[in-house]
Amino acid sequence: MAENNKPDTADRAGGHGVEIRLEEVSKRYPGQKLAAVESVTMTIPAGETVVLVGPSGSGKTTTMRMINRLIEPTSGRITIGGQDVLGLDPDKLRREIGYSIQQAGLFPHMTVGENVGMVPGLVGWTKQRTVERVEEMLDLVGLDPAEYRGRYPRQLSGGQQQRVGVARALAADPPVLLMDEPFGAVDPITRGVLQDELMRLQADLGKTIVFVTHDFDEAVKLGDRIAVLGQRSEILQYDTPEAILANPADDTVAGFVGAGAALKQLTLRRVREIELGQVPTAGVDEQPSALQERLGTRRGAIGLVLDGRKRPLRWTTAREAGAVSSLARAGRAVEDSVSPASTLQDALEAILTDDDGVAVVTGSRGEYIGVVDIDTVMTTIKDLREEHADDHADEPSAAGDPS
Ligand SMILES: Nc1ncnc2c1ncn2[C@@H]1O[C@H](COP(=O)(O)OP(=O)(O)OP(=O)(O)O)[C@@H](O)[C@H]1O
Repeated sequence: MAENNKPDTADRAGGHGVEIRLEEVSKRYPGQKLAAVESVTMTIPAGETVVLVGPSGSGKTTTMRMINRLIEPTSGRITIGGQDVLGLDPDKLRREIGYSIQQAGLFPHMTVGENVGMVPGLVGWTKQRTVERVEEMLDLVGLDPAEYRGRYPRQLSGGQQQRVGVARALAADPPVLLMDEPFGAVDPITRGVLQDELMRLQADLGKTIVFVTHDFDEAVKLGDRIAVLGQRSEILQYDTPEAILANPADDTVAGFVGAGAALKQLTLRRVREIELGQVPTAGVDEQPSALQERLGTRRGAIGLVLDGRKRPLRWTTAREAGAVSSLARAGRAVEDSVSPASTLQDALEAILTDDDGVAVVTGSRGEYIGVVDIDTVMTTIKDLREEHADDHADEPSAAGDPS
C-alpha cells in the first residue's frame, strides 16, 4: 500500500492492530433458501483499514457481525490475531472489539460519559482510570469533556453522536474496530469531517478496522484496501483503492466504481508525490525588466512576483511586467495556492479556476516551491493506469488474499 495517502502500518505509533482471517465463512439464516454469506475467505492485515462495499443485501453487515459473533457463522473459521473466535466467550470477545454503527447506537438513558465508559467499566477498569479515559476519548474525538460528559445523547447533534459512538468504540483500546456505516446518517459535510477525523485517529492508533459502507467514495477515502462484494458476499475484487479505480476486475465492479474513476484517482495522489514545475520568479523589489528578461519572448510564458519572504504575490507575463514601474502592480494577484499535502483533485480545482491554468504550490510558511499544470495531472493519471494495467493478467479469480 505504499503509494496511497494513508499512513503506512509500520509508521504507526501503536501499530497494535491484529490480523483477522475469515476462512470459508458462510451464514445461512434460519428458513432462508440461499445463504446470506457464502464461503468468504479473506485476510484483513493487522493495522489496516479494510472497507467492505457492495449493494444493499450483499451481506456486508452479516459478514462484519460474524467477526464479533453478533451473528454466529453457520460454517467456516474466523481468527483474530491467530485466535479462533468461535472458541472465545462471545461477551468477552465483544468487549475486546470496538463496534460503531449508524446513528451511533448510544444508550439513550445513559450520559455521554457513561456511554463512553461502559466497556472499560465492564472489563474491570477502576473508576478513576475509566473517568480519565472518558476525558481522553472525548478530547480525541473533538468534544470538550466538561461540556459534553454529562449530556444525554438526545442533547447532541447527529455528528456529535457519531463522535461519541467512535469514542465509545475506542474506549477500551481494542485492537480491532468494526464500523457499520458509522457516518451513514449525517449530512455530507459532517460526514467528510468525521471521515477526516477517523483518518487522523487511525494514523496514530493503527487499529485493524473493518468498515462497511455502500458509498464507494467513502471506501476510496478511508480504505487501505477495499473489498467489493457481490451477492452472498462474493468477493469481486479485493485490492487497494488505486488498483480498483485504475483497473476494475469486471463490469460489476466498474459499475460500482461509477463514473469519474479517473477523477477519483486524483483524490489518492498528493501534490508532494509529483514532480513540480518551475516558473521564472522575481522579488517584488526587483526591476520589472529583470523578470521580463527571465520570462524571455516565449508566448504565454508567465512568472511569479514574490514578496520578501518568497511568498507568491502576483502572476505576470513579460508584457504585463513591461507596462508597470513596480512589480508590486504587475499582472494579477495570486488568489489561491495548494500545499504539498493537497490532493491532486485540489490542485486540479485550482488549475481549472486559474486564468492561466496553473496552480501555485507553497510550503508551510507560504513560500513558493513550484507549480502544477494540467499536463502534470494528465501524466499522473496515465501513469496510474499503466501501473495497474496488468493487475488481473494472471489471476484465476478476483478474490483471495491481498498479496
Ligand atoms: N436476521 C435475518 N434473517 C433472515 N435474513 C436476513 C437476516 N439478516 C439479514 N438477512 C438477509 O441476508 C442478506 C444480507 O443482509 P446484510 O444485512 O448482511 O446485507 P448488507 O450488504 O449489509 O445490506 P445493507 O447495505 O442493505 O445494509 C439479505 O438478503 C438480508 O435480507
